[in-house]
Amino acid sequence: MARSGFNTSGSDATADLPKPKVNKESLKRSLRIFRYVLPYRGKFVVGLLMLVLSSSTFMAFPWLAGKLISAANHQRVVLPNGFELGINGIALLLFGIIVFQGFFSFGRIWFFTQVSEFTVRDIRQALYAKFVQLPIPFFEQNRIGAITSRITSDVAQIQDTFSLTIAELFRQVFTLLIGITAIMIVSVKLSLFMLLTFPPIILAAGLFGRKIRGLARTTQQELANTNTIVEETLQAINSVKAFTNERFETQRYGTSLNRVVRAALRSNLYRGGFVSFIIIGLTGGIILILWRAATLVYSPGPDHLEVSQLLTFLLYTAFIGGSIAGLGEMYGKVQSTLGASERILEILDETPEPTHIEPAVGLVPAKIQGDICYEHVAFRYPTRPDIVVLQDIDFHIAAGEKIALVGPSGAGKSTIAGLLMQFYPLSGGRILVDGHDIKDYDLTGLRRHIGIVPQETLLFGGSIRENIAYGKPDATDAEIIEAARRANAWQFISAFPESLDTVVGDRGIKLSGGQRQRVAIARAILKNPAVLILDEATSSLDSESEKLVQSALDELMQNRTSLIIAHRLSTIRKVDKILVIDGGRIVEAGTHDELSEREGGLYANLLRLQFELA
Ligand SMILES: Nc1ncnc2c1ncn2[C@@H]1O[C@H](COP(=O)(O)OP(=O)(O)OP(=O)(O)O)[C@@H](O)[C@H]1O
Repeated sequence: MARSGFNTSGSDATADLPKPKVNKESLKRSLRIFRYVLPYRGKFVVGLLMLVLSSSTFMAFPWLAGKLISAANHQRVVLPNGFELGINGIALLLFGIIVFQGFFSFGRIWFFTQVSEFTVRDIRQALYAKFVQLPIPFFEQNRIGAITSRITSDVAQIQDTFSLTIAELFRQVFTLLIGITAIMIVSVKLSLFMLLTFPPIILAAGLFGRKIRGLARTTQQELANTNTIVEETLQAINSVKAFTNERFETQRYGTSLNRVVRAALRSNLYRGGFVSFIIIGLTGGIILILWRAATLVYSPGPDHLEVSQLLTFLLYTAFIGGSIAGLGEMYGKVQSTLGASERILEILDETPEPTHIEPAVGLVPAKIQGDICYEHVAFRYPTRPDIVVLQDIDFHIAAGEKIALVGPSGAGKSTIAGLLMQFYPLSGGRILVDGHDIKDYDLTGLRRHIGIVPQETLLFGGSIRENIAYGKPDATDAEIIEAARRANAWQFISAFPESLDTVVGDRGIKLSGGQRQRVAIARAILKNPAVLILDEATSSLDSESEKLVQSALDELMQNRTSLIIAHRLSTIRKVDKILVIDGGRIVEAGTHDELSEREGGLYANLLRLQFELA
């Protein structure tokens, strides 16, 4: 059945959820999510008990209300245990029942919400732990937005299920069964007549519901398109203005909005139709039942109905109608839940990288020397298996040596360095660290000894202290300050009124590029790795800042094996060896002096080009 409310152009977090068919297979698959409820099964059972009690007490209400009318008509009301009740007694009993029902409902909500809160916390925790352990290719194949919605809206959907849907489903089915039994006891004839009016109404409601849902989805899609325009243009507002496209974009947004309105109106046309159908069909059905009931009350004989019985019958009928409508809505919810749990389980079933495995698998070096050897390494990115990115990369760096990778953009320099961290599996060849294949090391054990200072330093949103200590979470203040000093960062940090506690803003935007880099260098100094990967910043810093960053880097590189991805050749004159990469191959190798004198060599050309540009 359609949702209540007519605003179909509002946003709906569950709109993009897949809606699998509710069948044995999908239920079996999704029910695995219930393993997260197991630790709280005690609370769940108590909640269920409360639910049974609150539903049962509620179902006694119509029966007692009928008895009240009987008593009003001077008929004797005797309880099954032989106890006779008058009007006041019945009214008191009704009150008592409602009080009990209130109490049990409270208990049901209290226990079920506890179960759902704890369960959802555990699912989120498990999802997050899985996310951070998934290999990098997973993040290249999936959009970050889609991944985060697993942990937000999909889990929220599950939360609804544990706190409300299960209880509601149970209550509706219970009400339906008890209700139908009760009306059958009151009058089989009238019950059969009433039940016959249901199928056509349910069928029509189902058809309408499906059509309306389809149209609502179209509206959601159109609305999402308008949001894309807003996001895209506001993120690139400089380009919009530079190309003087303000009017064009406004018109584009307007056109898109009109499509939303058209879709929403069409959907509401069906909603309107549905509401009138419900009014006419449902009320018509009620009139029919009332007419039939009136004839039974009127006529004497075996089918004769007392007014009190009629009241009981009508109240139970109202409950039955309510639960059928409720079950229709439930179906959609169950579908969304199945969709959400399938998507969550999909992630939980993914194979993680073997990080943080206790006991560790493979070599766990307390210290590594930093002797690195790439042997005929070949590589393709898993997301682009048909493009060969690296071929026959073969070189050796002795412990403590510094080598630079240079070459045109897209040549494969960052890829070569990234492979050392085992972000991706190799397509051929092998990489040795201290004589052992990196595949033989425990992943966490190896990565602990490698430091990276990336091209674009993105800091985390906390304080400078937290950002530096990311390299060694248990570092003391003295160690942090020492690292900051050696990274030429202490000067500017101590000038901030809040010093190390200065909050750097989302992704570190409150710091300048050069400051961010020096914080990243301090972080790497604190981590104290044996091997260092430096991805030199391409965005030029002013010469003062560059000097500070460069001397911080020199400090960082001391006594460490360093792999420098260089863009400015002026910074790598002192390295032990330069590898010139082009098209995924090493095309030249040697010292700066050797390569710069090589007639027609790529390095000599690049050097000349940069010199001329300078
Ligand atoms: N995550 C990725 N998935 C698929 N292909 C990638 C990925 N990263 C890089 N590539 C491709 O691999 C090739 C090498 O890229 P890489 O970043 O290693 O080059 P680079 O020499 O470091 O370039 P730059 O100097 O511009 O940083 C490029 O063609 C690039 O398009």
